[in-house]
Amino acid sequence: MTTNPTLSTELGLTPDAITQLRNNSFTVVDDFLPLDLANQLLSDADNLNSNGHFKQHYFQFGGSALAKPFVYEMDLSALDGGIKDTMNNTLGSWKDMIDNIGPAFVMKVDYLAKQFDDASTTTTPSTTTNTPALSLDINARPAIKIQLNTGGGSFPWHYDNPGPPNLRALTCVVYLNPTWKGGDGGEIVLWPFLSKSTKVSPLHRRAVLFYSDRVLHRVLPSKKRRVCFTIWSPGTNVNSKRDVALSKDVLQFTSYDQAVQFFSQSPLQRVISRAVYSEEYLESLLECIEGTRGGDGEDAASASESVSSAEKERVVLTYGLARSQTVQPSPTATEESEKQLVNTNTDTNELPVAKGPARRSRFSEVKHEWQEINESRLNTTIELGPSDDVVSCVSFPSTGYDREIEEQSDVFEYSRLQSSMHDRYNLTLTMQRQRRHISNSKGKGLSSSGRGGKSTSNERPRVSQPQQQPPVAAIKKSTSRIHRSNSCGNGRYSGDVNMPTQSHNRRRDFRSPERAAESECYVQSFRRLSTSNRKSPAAGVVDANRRFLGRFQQELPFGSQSKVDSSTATLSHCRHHKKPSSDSTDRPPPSSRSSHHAGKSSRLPRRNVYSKGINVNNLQPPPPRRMLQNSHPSETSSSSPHPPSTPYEVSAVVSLHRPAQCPSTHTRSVEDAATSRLRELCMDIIQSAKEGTSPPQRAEIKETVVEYHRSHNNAVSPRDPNFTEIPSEFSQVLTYGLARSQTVQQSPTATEESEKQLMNTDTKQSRLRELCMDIIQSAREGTSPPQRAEIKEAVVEYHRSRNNAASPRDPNFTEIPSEFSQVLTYGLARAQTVQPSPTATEESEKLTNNDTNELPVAKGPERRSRFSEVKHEWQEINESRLNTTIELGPSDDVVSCVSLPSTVAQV
Ligand SMILES: O=C(O)CCC(=O)C(=O)O
Ligand SMILES: [Fe+2]
Repeated sequence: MTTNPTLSTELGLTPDAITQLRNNSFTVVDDFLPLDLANQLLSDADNLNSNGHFKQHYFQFGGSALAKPFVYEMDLSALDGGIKDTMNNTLGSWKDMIDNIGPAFVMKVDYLAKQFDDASTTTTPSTTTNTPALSLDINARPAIKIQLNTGGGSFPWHYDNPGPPNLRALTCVVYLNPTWKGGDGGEIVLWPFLSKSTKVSPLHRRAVLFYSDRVLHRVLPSKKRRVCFTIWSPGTNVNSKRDVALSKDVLQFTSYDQAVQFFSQSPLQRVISRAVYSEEYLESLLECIEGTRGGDGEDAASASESVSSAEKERVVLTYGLARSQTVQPSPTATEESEKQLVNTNTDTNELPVAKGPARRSRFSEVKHEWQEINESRLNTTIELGPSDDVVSCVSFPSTGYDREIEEQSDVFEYSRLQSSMHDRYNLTLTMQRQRRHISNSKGKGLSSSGRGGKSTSNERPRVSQPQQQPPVAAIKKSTSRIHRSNSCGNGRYSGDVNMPTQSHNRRRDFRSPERAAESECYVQSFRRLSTSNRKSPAAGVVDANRRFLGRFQQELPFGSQSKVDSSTATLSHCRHHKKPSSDSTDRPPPSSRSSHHAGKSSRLPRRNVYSKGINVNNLQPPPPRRMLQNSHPSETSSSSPHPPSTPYEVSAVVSLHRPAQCPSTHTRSVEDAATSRLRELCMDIIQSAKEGTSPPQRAEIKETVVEYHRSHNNAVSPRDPNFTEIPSEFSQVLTYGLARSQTVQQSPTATEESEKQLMNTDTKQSRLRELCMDIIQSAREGTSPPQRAEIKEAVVEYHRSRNNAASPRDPNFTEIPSEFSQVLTYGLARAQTVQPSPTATEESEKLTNNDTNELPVAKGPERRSRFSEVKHEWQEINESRLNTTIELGPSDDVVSCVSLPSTVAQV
């Protein structure tokens, strides 16, 4: 039996709060802090701010860190013992927070959570909780940050724990705003997945607690100064494989409700949330980076922090690129391919492949050329963004966004997780949302009205929709529904929780004439993206999706698509975001076809069916999740100010099918050694991903590919007319492997300290220093980073200038000074993932050429040849570094869309 920890300060945590936390994934606790302590903390925070201890808040987006205008923070966990001691006077009551209250909070939550567990094991199943146990690490210190929003700042939608290696399990935000009143903004909005969002005002002494890895949330722009602090408690079991790998084994739903039930409780929702809530993410992101001018906070007069249109366009573009990202086959999804790989791997040793030094030297010879080939490939694939699904919680899954589909099928938004081995099979999870107004006339689409449901005044005939409505414009126009979906009532929080936002100044702004030009710029960005999406590897998937979307539209009986040689298990459910009601006129009647479909589904041939399910179209939606049920007795009242429904529906489709071209038997039994080697490597990649071990190194992968090309007509360059592509069954796995072995680097903000150090270095290091400054600068400004070759070259030069020891095997070899190495590694990663756009390259080229360095750098062929000489050795140095960081896995704070940005664990 655990004993109740004695606290120096009595926190307003009750067993009820923990029960709510466990049942709903979040809870709101008023009077969390005693009044005198809260007031003291606030005045001490003001003092720390006056003494310049708050820093600009950055968040990770794509390859760079973006400032959150008007938001500043002080990371108390970053204070080590020494600094903390010297700051004792300045810290005031925050010292008690760090040393006592924070750790005691963790103990108390842990204690209450265990009590809850004990109680639920002895109660009836109906009272058991849905959300998994909170297993906090009571031996680790929680991370604590004070946040100051000077007015105008907001946070975009995010999860506090976006994926490995983040350890946050529980977030507790405590507000210190004694004068907050309705209309001041700055509410935190929690959005339990696929459920209704809940808006909570930042009232003085109030705490909001939620699971860090499964509660999507944002902060609305604050019109006033707003102060809060957050305690992030680490867990012992966060980001377990079960919580980050969305595999087909997981996707075994037999109904839409089951899928919703699953995702609402699982951190795996992170894998798909950015797609499901795509427009809300983008809207909140733009709102955040722009800051809300016109807020009457202390920074309101300064326009200097607002971002340029170019910056915004870059965000939109990066965001859009992420939408076109291809999700690489997951280890589990490749089981089938793996079997095939095994089956055909009959002659690995026929042509022995050079190993070790022999192979290495051969590799060196062709490496430069390979690099070119590969980099041109990478431009195609990495720009679109490699990803894996073991950690795809941090990246953005394929959405195959396609205007044509949007127009033809009225699918307003959908996303897809696709695991495919090109010609093997596709496993597709589609979360769809539709305009509710779309299909009142043709009976198309998934909307209820199309199936005989009553038309509502929201509905518009599809034909009357303007052609080619730009997606972004559409986003702008539809944003208010984010807030219209708030549902829970007023109850205990005296109207400050879940107040509906009917209109919003900024949203009106979006439609104002002065914003028109700006909007047009986003629209253009999206158009470009839309075009590139069609050219992207996702395009094939789009076709597949179109096929089964088409099937829905035509309401073909389930399974009848066998004529396209596919077996599909489908779950679909039209869902209204409204309260269940006995009046079913707005809802289609339960379809008898549903059970018919179920029958058909279960009779599907077993061979190709990995995910069985039933078509449950038109089944009655489940009641919405009830938030804070006990606390909001009034929320169901008919006088609720919330609109009766939101104008869209959500449906989920899980499908596994074999494309028509899939070969049913393996015809190849003998293959050449180079192909076998590719096969082996693919197996290694799959295996390492499965086991979570180090993937084969990039060099190894590249080398094997080069070998393959050499052995096929000796055509290594794609310019060679005899050049043949890598067989498709390997190329995805290889790209996946390359991506996995890619490093995740330190963010520029993390290098502030290093930046200072960089200023005081000797002349031998001056080139490195300059380069580091460039890297930091480019990341800050979102411009093209220095090129990889440039960075590598500078490093090699450094080693050569130090004892002429460029190889780590040389006894005189000295490590790069640590103040550079992190920044350089970051730069390498950034240069790799964020490929310079053609124009950006030209620009950088000019800059490089104008560069009058202290140490003149060889240019063009001369530099290339020098580079080639030392490249191999550098590669080894670099790759040993990469190995260290890769294991941590990529992650980001908000929208790591394209690249694999910072993983600095916050706890
Ligand atoms: O300011 C708030 O209410 C929450 C801030 C937040 O979401 C975060 O720091 O991650
Ligand atoms: Fe957060």
